[in-house]
Amino acid sequence: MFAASKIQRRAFTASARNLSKVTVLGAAGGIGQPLSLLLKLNPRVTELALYDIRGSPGVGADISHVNTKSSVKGYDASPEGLAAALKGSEVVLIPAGVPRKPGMTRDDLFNTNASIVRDLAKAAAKHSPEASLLIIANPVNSTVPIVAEVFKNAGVYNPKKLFGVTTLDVVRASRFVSEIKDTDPKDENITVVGGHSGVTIVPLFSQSSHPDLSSDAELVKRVQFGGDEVVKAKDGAGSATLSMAMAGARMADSVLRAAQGEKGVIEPTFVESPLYKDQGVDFFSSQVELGPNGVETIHPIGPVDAAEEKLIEACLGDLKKNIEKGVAFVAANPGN
Ligand SMILES: NC(=O)C1=CN([C@@H]2O[C@H](COP(=O)(O)OP(=O)(O)OC[C@H]3O[C@@H](n4cnc5c(N)ncnc54)[C@H](O)[C@@H]3O)[C@@H](O)[C@H]2O)C=CC1
Ligand SMILES: O=C([O-])CC(=O)C(=O)O
Repeated sequence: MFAASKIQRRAFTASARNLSKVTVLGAAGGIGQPLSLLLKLNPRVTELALYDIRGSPGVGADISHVNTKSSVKGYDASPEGLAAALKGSEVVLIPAGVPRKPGMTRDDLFNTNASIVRDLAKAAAKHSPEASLLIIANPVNSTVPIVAEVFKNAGVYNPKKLFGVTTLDVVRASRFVSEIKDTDPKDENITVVGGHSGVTIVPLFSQSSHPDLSSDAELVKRVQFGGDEVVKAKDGAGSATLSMAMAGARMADSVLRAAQGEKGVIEPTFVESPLYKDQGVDFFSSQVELGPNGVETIHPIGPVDAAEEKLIEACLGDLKKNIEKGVAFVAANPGN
């Protein structure tokens, strides 16, 4: 108890002084590079720590020439480099891991990415246990529970500080709707709930200003499988990186704004959630109000129509399996 409140006080003090170290693990990758650049442009970030198993000193040197006030360092690929990148961090973003190729599902990435995320989570539990962790690496439905299990094993799990980044799904939904309705995407606020893969992604158009769109099966499918569009177009060269960097930078900014005292900051994000716990689904993405200590309020789903009810039902079955797979992985492979 005492340790937790001391940690919270320290984090709050740094935030109140508006000193925010942000760390990117996987900083030299397709997402990591543009994400790091966007974070360098964010005045709320005062120190940017970049880590990767290859190339982060170069990315750090490059970004450090951008003329904004924050300091930037690309750390060596070593346990010491990783520890230093994490130490004192307020927000840690994890895009480290392999992306999909055409024909793969996100779950096909599990075998490679589960151990990458587990090992980075172990380092974070040791060196930055109080940080907000923003998990981008896929399959998010499983990597977030993996991080939770690692933090539980280390005795430092705080469910208010663990976020699966599902922002890209709402970014896409608002963009796709604006194309159909000829509106400005910034005025489109589409709630997307569930998880982050295929049918676990559930847009709730009935709650938007275009309730008619909930029966547009093609649009619903486009939101659910938007990632596949990019994977196909990149034709073997990976998946969404630039739009994902924008979405990740937006999520990090929201976490920092809330940490610095801004009220009413709401983002959809995949968190440990009470909403479907009675059905054995411990993590779920819905609208979450953020505060100085991370998750402040998890909003209920709200009214949905019959079509959306069916989508949620389909979502829960897959999501439960994805979550259980992550939990089982750490139980069987706790790592060194
Ligand atoms: N949450 C979301 O909405 C999205 C998630 N993704 C996921 O993000 C992940 C990264 O995608 P890309 O950046 O395109 O891949 P990438 O292959 O371009 O970059 C990944 C980077 O991670 C690094 N890395 C690998 N193991 C590491 C370790 N142990 N420690 C530190 N760095 C390590 C690699 O060296 C590489 O630079 C993928 O799993 C992808 O599926 C992609 C788009 C959207
Ligand atoms: O589709 C992928 O594999 C990457 C991803 O998560 C997305 O673009 O939403």
